[in-house]
Amino acid sequence: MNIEGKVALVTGGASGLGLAACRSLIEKGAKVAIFDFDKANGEAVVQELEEGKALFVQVDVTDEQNVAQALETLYKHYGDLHIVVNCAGIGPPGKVINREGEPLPLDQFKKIVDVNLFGTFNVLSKAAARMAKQDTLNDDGGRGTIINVASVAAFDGQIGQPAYAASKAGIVGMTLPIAREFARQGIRVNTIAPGLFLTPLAESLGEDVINSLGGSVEYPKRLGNPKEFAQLVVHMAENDYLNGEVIRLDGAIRMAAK
Ligand SMILES: C[C@H](O)CC(=O)SCCNC(=O)CCNC(=O)[C@H](O)C(C)(C)COP(=O)(O)OP(=O)(O)OC[C@H]1O[C@@H](n2cnc3c(N)ncnc32)[C@H](O)[C@@H]1OP(=O)(O)O
Ligand SMILES: NC(=O)c1ccc[n+]([C@@H]2O[C@H](COP(=O)([O-])OP(=O)(O)OC[C@H]3O[C@@H](n4cnc5c(N)ncnc54)[C@H](O)[C@@H]3O)[C@@H](O)[C@H]2O)c1
Repeated sequence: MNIEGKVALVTGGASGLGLAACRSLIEKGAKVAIFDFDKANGEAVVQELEEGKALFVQVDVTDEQNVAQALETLYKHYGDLHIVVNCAGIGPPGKVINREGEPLPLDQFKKIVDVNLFGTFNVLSKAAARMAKQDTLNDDGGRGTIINVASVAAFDGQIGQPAYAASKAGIVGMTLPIAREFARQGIRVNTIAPGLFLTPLAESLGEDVINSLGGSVEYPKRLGNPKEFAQLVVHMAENDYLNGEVIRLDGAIRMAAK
């Protein structure tokens, strides 16, 4: 897909990886709609991006009505939607049994799965239902593309990541069946599984975790730059033959147990 002139929806676009994706998509000629919970950051970011190229809508990705209304706002503002990037996510750690011997409260587990997995499904299902009715864009019958964000924790989650790893493994697991279903509609579905990138979410893990993980990246021996994540978002949007795939973007890190 030629990104020039297309419309992209980026959840979690007010910060970190989502914001980097917005910047790169705009550089390639797209207009973006940022769906994010964080109003202050979202509004500030839109001021900073190219005028007329970015729209902020305050959205909780876990809320069905909220997402449906936000999509209506997007369609009124821009018309058809072609690229969806599901970046909204949270990651507070918590072991199954803590130091005091108490089990992780179920609500804490549910909250992470709710935002990361159910939120991704909520946005992609509603956006794709509309995309499926749009005109085709090329000879393959392509209409659009969906890019989800999992994590290397989907494959090698550390101690303290049961909920986060489960939520991201859910995203990995639903990628192929949804890509297969959307073949008829000409909507490609792919997932990026990032290693550790320097963003506010990563910073919240604390210095010890960051240093230990940074040291276990094979090459290049450093944390990822959000721009490198955005490069893959752009490639996934542009390459019409890439479909149903999960790509690790991680400097060959394989995370240890702790
Ligand atoms: C963000 C992107 O998507 C990419 C990523 O995924 S980046 C990876 C991010 N990784 C993380 O976030 C790691 C998450 N985990 C943690 O931060 C920590 O495990 C935690 C904060 C949840 C818990 O920390 P803490 O309470 O200090 O427990 P922890 O350090 O595991 O254990 C302390 C000691 O208790 C003991 N212990 C822990 N759990 C135990 C258990 N269930 N039974 C017996 N002993 C236990 C251990 O022996 C350990 O001793 P050690 O230091 O000698 O090994
Ligand atoms: N940074 C990393 O190292 C890393 C690694 C692997 C995967 N990821 C994943 O990448 C995605 C982006 O992470 P990041 O590091 O940019 O984090 P970040 O905290 O910088 O940005 C996440 C954004 O999502 C928004 N958000 C959170 N809950 C929301 C909700 N319910 N509704 C709408 N918006 C919501 C936040 O307001 C924030 O702006 C997440 O899904 C994360 O799990 C990050």
